[in-house]
Amino acid sequence: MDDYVLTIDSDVEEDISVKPKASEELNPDFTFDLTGDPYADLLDGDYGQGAADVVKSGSRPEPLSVDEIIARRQLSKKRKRDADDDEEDGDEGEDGDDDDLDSQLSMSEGENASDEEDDDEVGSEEDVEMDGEEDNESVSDASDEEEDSKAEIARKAAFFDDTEGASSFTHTSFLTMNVSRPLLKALSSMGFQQPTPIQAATIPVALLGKDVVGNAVTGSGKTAAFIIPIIERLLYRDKGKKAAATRCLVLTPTRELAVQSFEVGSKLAAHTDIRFSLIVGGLSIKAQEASLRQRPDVVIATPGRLIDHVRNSHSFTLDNLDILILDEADRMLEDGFADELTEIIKSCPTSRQTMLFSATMTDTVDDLVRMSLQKPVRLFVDPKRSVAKSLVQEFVRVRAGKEAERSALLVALCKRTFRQRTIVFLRSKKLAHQLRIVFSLLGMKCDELHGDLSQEQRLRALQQFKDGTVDFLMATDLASRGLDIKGIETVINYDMPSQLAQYLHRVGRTARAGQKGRSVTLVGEADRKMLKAAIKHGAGEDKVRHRIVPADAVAKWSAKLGSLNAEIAGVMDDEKQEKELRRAEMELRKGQNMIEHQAEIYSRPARTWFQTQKEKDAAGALGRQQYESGFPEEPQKGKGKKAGEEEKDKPKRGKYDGMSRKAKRRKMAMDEDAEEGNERAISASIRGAKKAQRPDKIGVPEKRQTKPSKSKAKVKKARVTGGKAGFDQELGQRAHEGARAKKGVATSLKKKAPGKRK
Ligand SMILES: Nc1ncnc2c1ncn2[C@@H]1O[C@H](COP(=O)(O)OP(=O)(O)OP(=O)(O)O)[C@@H](O)[C@H]1O
Repeated sequence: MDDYVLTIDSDVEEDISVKPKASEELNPDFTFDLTGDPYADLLDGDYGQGAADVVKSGSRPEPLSVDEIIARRQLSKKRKRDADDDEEDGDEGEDGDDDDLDSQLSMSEGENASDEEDDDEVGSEEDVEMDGEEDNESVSDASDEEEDSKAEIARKAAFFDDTEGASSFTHTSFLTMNVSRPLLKALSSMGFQQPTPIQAATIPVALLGKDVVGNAVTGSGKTAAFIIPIIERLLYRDKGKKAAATRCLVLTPTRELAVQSFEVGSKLAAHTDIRFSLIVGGLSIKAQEASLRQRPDVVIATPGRLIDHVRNSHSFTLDNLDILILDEADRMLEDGFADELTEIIKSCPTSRQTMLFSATMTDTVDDLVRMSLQKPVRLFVDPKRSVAKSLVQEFVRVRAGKEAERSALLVALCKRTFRQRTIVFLRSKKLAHQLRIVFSLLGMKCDELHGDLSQEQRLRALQQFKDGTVDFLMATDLASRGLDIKGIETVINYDMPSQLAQYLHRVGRTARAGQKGRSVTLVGEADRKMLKAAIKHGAGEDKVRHRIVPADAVAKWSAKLGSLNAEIAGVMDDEKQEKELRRAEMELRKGQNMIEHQAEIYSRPARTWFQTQKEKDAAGALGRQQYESGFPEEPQKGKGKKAGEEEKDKPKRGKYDGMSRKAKRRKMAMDEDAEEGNERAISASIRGAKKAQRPDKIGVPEKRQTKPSKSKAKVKKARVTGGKAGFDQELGQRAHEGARAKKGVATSLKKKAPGKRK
């Protein structure tokens, strides 16, 4: 084993509790507390909709509680025993028809036998050492560590604007960063005394209106890094009913992450009149439509639901967008989101400011071209693809032929050492659910978080874990990105992810903002390459451990789990029946509704869908597959399809579907005119009319100075009194026909007006 891998015995309990402690890596004065729990009001929060019914109901069976089912089963068993005292009670746990469960839980009696040599072998140095022959294999595939070729370096130099970054890294206070008083007040009440490095780097550049590609380790404050400049720029927008418009859009890959960003945004904007709206699947469409009609300044959304509103909420438009943010941008740029992203970008003005962030952000030009960035500034404040400096990574070896012991290993770890505030990542929803049942049967307080749950269940699980009602959360990669849950002590990877990025995001749920944290990964024989990559990207030699779980403990829990198989199958059977019952009830309710409200239902305008359910599922599956097993090499579009097939598969939509009557009439008239050869002139005049109605673009805040020079003071006065956005005022007129006024004036007045983005 490499020298730096310290072997520890699982019996040795280390102090892993998360205590605020001075840290050299990040601001030692960090306070984790966001003055209250961002999720505390998830289930009855406002989300900008101003309606109580934000949680969508009726579309899925009512939430089922595994604990209730287990309790019910235990009660009925007890009753049976009491009533029938003389009957044999040993009929549970020995059933032979649990093959499926055995394989799902990787357990079977035959493989549970304890191996006396386990302690020595698992702890021996050879175990974690990499075989030389594997060194040349494609770890780089997973770790993305390939050296740039000269050509790529040249392309990057041409693509990025590298002149801005360095100077902005020097800020050590929000006060020096041109941030207004209402924001400073919010920052101070949130306990943010100093900017983190990514905030120090991003805020000044973003305030110039420049496009940004940002990268910093997990838990380093990227959310505030993009929300602070959004708010600051919005403070300079035109006010009044006519000027109300949605000017900023933040896209995230998961609903939970959107909720979290919404909470952070609302807190940071607490002392301003800037309004946020949360637009995610699983919450009430009607409440969201009502919210969007108010033209919130900032929309935080997941792509699918946003497109639904762009198409079907007639008063909502992205025409006035000034800033587009992609959080977890590398994930959003993957194939699973490709079509949705393209559709959204098509609806945004070309001259918007675009900012992309992720802890595993790529600066590969090819990946970024789709976003039509304009000379983006590259702000990579940490070494590419690294873990937080305060993270201790542990690895537990799963020896060849002992794969069946994974579940027992997990239970042993959680029973003996990591007893609270532990999130366990699993590859599949089914396994997450089964292990949640196992933990509950063993009396461990546990919940689950994955895509098979209703939104209500997902939010509740998160809340329960956050407030410590449960000690363990069984999660899929749905929870691996972005979630900021205070005080997570341990992340356990039941299996090693196949992508380094995925690993970094999972383990990044702990050790956030300079706090201590630990990851424990079960490593099988097939995971050696990833293990090597994970160690290589670790925080240092002293931060990697090899944990040994004593063989007798594993054997004990293997036996116990084996004896629970029948019980687990019983719980799952009960759940299935419950689900079917509820589904039948729901169908009945739906039918009754149809009969009662038929006329009203049919009179509603039909919603149009961007993708059919089948296409959505296919894109989801593709995204998952890509996320789990790396990037396929085929081009994105029309994968595996013959020419013409792609067109054929597109959803069939009527030409005028989803339009209001007025818009429909206008379009029909236009079509008629177009036939007469007038199309160009007409569309130009419509564009002109629309443009005239648009509110002004938000400006770029000027640098505040203690004593402004006379000439600058004049400019400032003109800007304020003119009632126009600063940029437009200074430029005198719109920079370019067809595109909204160009951002970044403060630094690029001499620049030519930009051409349209693709
Ligand atoms: N300037 C600051 N001072 C103190 N705490 C901060 C500061 N900025 C952010 N934090 C805290 O740091 C934590 C992590 O922030 P955030 O969730 O934005 O990280 P992130 O970089 O987006 O992580 P990930 O890559 O996992 O999405 C949050 O709890 C936040 O409250």
